[in-house]
Amino acid sequence: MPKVLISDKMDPKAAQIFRERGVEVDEITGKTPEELKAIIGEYDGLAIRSSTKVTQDILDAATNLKVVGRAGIGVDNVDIPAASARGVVVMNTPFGNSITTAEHAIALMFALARQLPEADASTQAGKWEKNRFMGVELTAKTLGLIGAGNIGSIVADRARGLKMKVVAFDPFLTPERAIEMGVEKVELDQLLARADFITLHTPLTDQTRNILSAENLAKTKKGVRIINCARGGLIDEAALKQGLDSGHIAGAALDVFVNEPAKESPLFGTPNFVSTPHLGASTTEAQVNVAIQVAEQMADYLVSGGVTNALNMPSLSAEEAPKLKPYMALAEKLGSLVGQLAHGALSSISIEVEGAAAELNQKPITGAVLAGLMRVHSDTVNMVNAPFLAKERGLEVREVRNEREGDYHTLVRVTVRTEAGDRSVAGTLFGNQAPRLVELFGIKVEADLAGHMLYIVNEDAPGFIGRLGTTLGEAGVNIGTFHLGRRQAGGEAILLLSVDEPVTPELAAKVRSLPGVRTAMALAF
Ligand SMILES: NC(=O)C1=CN([C@@H]2O[C@H](COP(=O)(O)OP(=O)(O)OC[C@H]3O[C@@H](n4cnc5c(N)ncnc54)[C@H](O)[C@@H]3O)[C@@H](O)[C@H]2O)C=CC1
Ligand SMILES: O=C(O)CCC(=O)C(=O)O
Repeated sequence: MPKVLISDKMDPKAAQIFRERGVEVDEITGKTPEELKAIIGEYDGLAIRSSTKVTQDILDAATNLKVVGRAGIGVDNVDIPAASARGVVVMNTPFGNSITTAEHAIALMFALARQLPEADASTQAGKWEKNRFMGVELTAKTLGLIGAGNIGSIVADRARGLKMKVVAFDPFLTPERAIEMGVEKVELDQLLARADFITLHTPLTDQTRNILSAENLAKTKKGVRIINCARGGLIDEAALKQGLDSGHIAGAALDVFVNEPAKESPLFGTPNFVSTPHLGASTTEAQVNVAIQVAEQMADYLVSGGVTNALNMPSLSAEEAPKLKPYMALAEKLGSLVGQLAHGALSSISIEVEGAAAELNQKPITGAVLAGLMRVHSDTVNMVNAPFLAKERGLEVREVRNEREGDYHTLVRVTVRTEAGDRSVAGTLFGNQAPRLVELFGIKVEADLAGHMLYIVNEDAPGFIGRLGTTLGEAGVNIGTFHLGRRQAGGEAILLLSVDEPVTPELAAKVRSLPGVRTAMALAF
């Protein structure tokens, strides 16, 4: 039974779903990285929010880990390249907390417009400072939206409901989508110059880090109010403090900080500064949504191989997974076969699906071929890290889909380009389930790729099979199955033998020395 650790506070629905789906679950929150390292080796899955940092160090200790599930959107607390390299799928729940976070941004916008936190503190201190607090209306003001994705578009919708004009900067926002959202698409400088309020809704990337730098803050309108419910690091906090102190910035509200938990900050105590401790997603509704979603996604993956919302792997629905399973077994065997047989550097690989296979999601088939191919060099390769390793090695990957049936109702063909030319193998599924090799380097064969095998190319001449049988018998190696393919009688023949014992390098060399043998190699599946 797969075992999952929930390491951040999560709605109890998550644990309930894991158990209902046959996944054992432990809820252990508040561990230090060292403590987490000590226990993570036991688990197949790790369910987190934002507190747990899934670093390279943690991943190195996570010897059984298959999936990290983030109950939320941002995955900047997960080292995705390190997870990918270890073959760990990283999933998030991209929509479950969007409305809640958008509402928090709107709440902070009101808090700034009417100085609600300061007015509240003053009133409860018995001061009744009616003349101290003079707010601004939101109606007819311009809201500058930086990032117009899921959350940004909900914020825009709510702001339009408040009769604000919304201008948006997002390099990936199409003009059509801007019209649909009812926002004006602008460049960043225009937004900075025009906005009365600015709200940030981008991930933290190399392009967005410090997007509100000192230089950009200086370009804002005097009296601007700024809200950040996305990620710390989008705003230069020191420059923000200066802007507030000088009065150029009339207010700033941060839910997120460069260093979290932000137990101290030069911004704390600054007039017109409002803060919340990364509460954007903290509503009952959002936490139930993300807990259910993350548990369902992780259980699907661990129990049936379904992949949803993975950041480092193509999606594969739980419905598709059983259909694709035999194809993935076939694909992995074909990848392994070309990996074992093709010598020297490979420059490209083409994965062609034909007939019934062409109706399926091809990405997992490609991933399985690459995993089989790469596993020849490293046994830590799986479908998650194989595409990354292939890219790292400069292997060009092509996918070809051919809906017309050929000789077989379904076929997967893998062709690699080597220094010696193209090498192609193809396989089908017997009874839609059993993987069979049907073509090897242009020669028709029919073999099950399993266990220990011996691959031989020889000149098709009488007497050879007897000599081979004797050689194997003398070495105490029993032949299980025997498959022969040849271009024409008396030409080049290929033999694929399954054997009950491993073929030693010495035995392979002995077979190679038999008359007529061009090559002989041990294979393992
Ligand atoms: N405070 C909190 O508790 C929460 C914070 N978040 C944060 O909110 C962020 C946004 O979430 P979603 O809207 O769901 O993500 P999303 O992926 O739907 O939208 C992000 C948008 O940013 C845009 N973008 C990317 N690079 C940009 C750039 N250089 N300049 C301008 N725009 C750029 C993208 O095109 C995209 O439209 C997340 O990355 C997450 O970190 C999300 C949920 C809760
Ligand atoms: O889990 C949380 O409270 C934070 C949510 C968040 O930042 C996100 O989903 O990106």
